[in-house]
Amino acid sequence: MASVLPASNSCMRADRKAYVGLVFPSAPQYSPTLSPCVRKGFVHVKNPHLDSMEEDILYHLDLGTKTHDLPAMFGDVKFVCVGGSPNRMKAFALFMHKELELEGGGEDVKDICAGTDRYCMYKTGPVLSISHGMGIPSISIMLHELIKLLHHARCCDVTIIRIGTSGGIGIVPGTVVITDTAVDSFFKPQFEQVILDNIVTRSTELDKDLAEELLNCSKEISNFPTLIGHTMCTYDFYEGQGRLDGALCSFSREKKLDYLKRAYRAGVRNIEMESTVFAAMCGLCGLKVPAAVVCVTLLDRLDCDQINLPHDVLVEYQQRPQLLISKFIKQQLGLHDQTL
Ligand SMILES: O=P(O)(O)O[C@H]1O[C@H](CO)[C@@H](O)[C@H]1O
Ligand SMILES: O=c1cc[nH]c(=O)[nH]1
Repeated sequence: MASVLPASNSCMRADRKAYVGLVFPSAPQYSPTLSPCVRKGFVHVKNPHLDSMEEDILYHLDLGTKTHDLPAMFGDVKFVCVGGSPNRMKAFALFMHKELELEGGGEDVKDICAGTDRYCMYKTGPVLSISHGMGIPSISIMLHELIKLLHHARCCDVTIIRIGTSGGIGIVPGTVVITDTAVDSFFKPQFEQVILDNIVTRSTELDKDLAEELLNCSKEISNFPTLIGHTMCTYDFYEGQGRLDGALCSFSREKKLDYLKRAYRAGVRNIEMESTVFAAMCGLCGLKVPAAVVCVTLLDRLDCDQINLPHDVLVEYQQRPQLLISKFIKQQLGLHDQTL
């Protein structure tokens, strides 16, 4: 297994108030006297081969251990927020820049992965904002490289949150769903990864305490419908989510509604396309940190399949998870909230 903890990195969790006063160190603070329990917050990787590699090129992020000083660039990261769309993740970074009252203007918020057009990445103080594209393969590649990045950078006590959009089941559009468990298309709390020619089944439980904390946070925002429920993750937006409006469809409206109602009875409140692998990798792949999935619903799938919201409503809905997470981050950092 790759070595986990450099003896000399310090964790900020016990010292989150250090961010009050808006001092964002660009590199980790080193202290050789950490207790073992503090050390457990470092980001681990579970790959024995990494130790023997002279260099690790994070190809899709356009970063590498020889070409970049990863601890200096990312060592102070405490929150990683991921979402499908590059524009949304840039908007979130600009929003956090403003909310954290960081120095400089929006033009200082630059895409760290500009050398590749696969993903975008922005860093605002202790918050990293990264796009992951659509679907399990796309987010999975990004997460492999992100987890290695956090490991190489010796980050500790990192919270990772997916902020996305989804289709709701039996709930009012615009509702924010905080996932307790991600489930597959059979409503099972598992993610099946094909490794060589084996299927490896991984758990998709998410951090219940973090979910509760986020729900409590949402209660402080007025007119902000939020609930905790299961999220179903599919391999496709159309047939895979029981839509009648794709290029292909081989089932009836009755079959569709029967499936979605069974999902509802199994506790599913929304459907998206990344949560199972996100939960499995964050839980398993050494990210010994809380992870959450927070997605706004754009429609009620019991009513319709097409997303026909006016542009301004769509934009406002997409901002809801961002608003909640910004509030949560500011609370964690001990900063006063002036947005609401
Ligand atoms: O809003 P994002 O994060 O893109 O996620 C959701 O939106 C996409 C489909 O439109 C899928 O990737 C789904 O998971
Ligand atoms: O219905 C929806 C809406 C957004 N994202 C999805 O995956 N499904």
